[in-house]
Parts: sequence; C-alpha cells; structure tokens
Amino acid sequence: MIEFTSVVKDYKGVRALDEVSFTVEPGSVTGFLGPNGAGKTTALRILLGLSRPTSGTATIFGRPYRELEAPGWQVGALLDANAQHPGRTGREILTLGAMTLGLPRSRVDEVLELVGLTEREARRTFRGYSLGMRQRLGIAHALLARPRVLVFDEPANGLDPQGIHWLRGLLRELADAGCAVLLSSHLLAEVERIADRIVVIGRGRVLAQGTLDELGRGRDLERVFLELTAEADRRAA
Ligand SMILES: Nc1ncnc2c1ncn2[C@@H]1O[C@H](COP(=O)(O)OP(=O)(O)OP(=O)(O)O)[C@@H](O)[C@H]1O
Repeated sequence: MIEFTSVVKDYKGVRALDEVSFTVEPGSVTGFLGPNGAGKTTALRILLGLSRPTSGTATIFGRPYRELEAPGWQVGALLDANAQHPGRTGREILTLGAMTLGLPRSRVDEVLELVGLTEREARRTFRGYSLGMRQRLGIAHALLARPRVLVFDEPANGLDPQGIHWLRGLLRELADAGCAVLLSSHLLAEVERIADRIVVIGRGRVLAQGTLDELGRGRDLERVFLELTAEADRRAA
C-alpha cells in the first residue's frame, strides 16, 4: 500500500536518504525509527509529494502521491502539528478541512469526539492549544475523510500518558479496520507497544526492518536500536 523503492535524496553535499526501500501493508502499524537527522521527515515528505526524490520512487496504492485521484480522501497525514493558522479555532480548522473535502459538517463533530477534544476546546483559538491538543487536532484533521492510509510524524510528541494510551488504542483500531499506518517516533518504548513492524533508519539508510520478534530476538527495542545506530555511526566514521 505504501512502498519506498530505492529512494535517494541529496541536498547540497548531503545524502539525506540512501537507497531507502520498505513497504507498509494494510492492517498494520509500521514504526519508523531513527536518531535525529536520520532522514525520517525527509522520507515522509517525499511520500506525501512535498519534496522530490533525487532518484527512486515512493508510492501509495502504486502511484506517487501527486498522481493519486483525490489524495485527501485516500491519505491522511500529520507532519507538523503546529502548522495551523493561530487565529482559527479548532472547530474552524476542521470545518475548513471538511468543506475542502466535500464532507458534511457532522463529520467535524465525529472526529472531535474520536480524538477527545471537547466542544469547549474546539471553540478555542489554535494559538492557545497545548502541543498535545495540537496533535489531537492534527490527527482529527487526518481522519476526516476516513482514509485507508495514515502517515504521522512524531504523533506522540506532547501527549501525556493518558494521551499516549489513547493514541495507541486509536492506531490499533485503524490498523484492525484495514488501514496502513506509518508513524515516525523517537519513543522506542511506545513504538514497541504500538507497532507491528519496525523500520530503523540511520544516516539515511534502512538499517533493519521486520517485526519486533524478527528484529529483537528476545532483546528489547532500545538495545537493538542503539546497536544498529552505533554500528551505522562506526561505518560512517
Ligand atoms: N531542506 C534541507 N536542506 C538541506 N539539508 C536538509 C534539508 N532537510 C533535511 N536536511 C538534512 O537531511 C538529513 C535528514 O533530516 P530529517 O529532518 O529528514 O531527519 P529526521 O530523521 O526527521 O530527524 P529528526 O528526528 O531530528 O526530526 C539531515 O542531515 C538534515 O540536516
């Protein structure tokens, strides 16, 4: 459903992605892990048509995002929870999104409930939202059209323990309903509890991918992650 094939991205003098290949299947949550600067955001931006790969392809349902018919219906994404107009209320932001997608206003109430934002919170302006509330709003926005593919960059950032518990349940429900869910995260313990499959990236390269069992063989994810990234650093030195 999501497929990266030999994706390379060069910025001036920097190879941000180096032959990145992996897939995300329907009915699963894939955790995309890597240290700071590993290339996670670059890969997600390419997937969502916001940046062009130097070579290789990133496709959704077999096509680059920009060639999808009505991509907003097929793909829900949250890359930057802060990227909203500060003077609009949460409800206004979602209503505009619903109108753009041709959805009834009643869908706004549904997604507000789904992400646990109260009516009172929805009527506040975005500038007064905490990071956790911004994440919830961004997730609500991504879910408006009930897309089958979901892409989230660090969705657990700023969520309190209750919020993280909620997010875990939501992602599980979406995957169980047949969605393909790709999420990047630094929170290894959380990813360990949420994801069915893991892709570890370091210095622009996929260092390992598979189920937790395949990757860990009994070790916890933190240990696997630290070993893989340290090895990548040694090779690059
Ligand atoms: N627009 C850009 N111009 C030049 N270099 C860039 C640009 N965007 C990203 N990079 C570089 O590409 C590499 C990957 O960055 P990216 O933001 O994708 O990493 P990340 O894994 O998302 O990191 P983090 O966890 O810190 O968000 C880094 O070396 C970064 O400095």
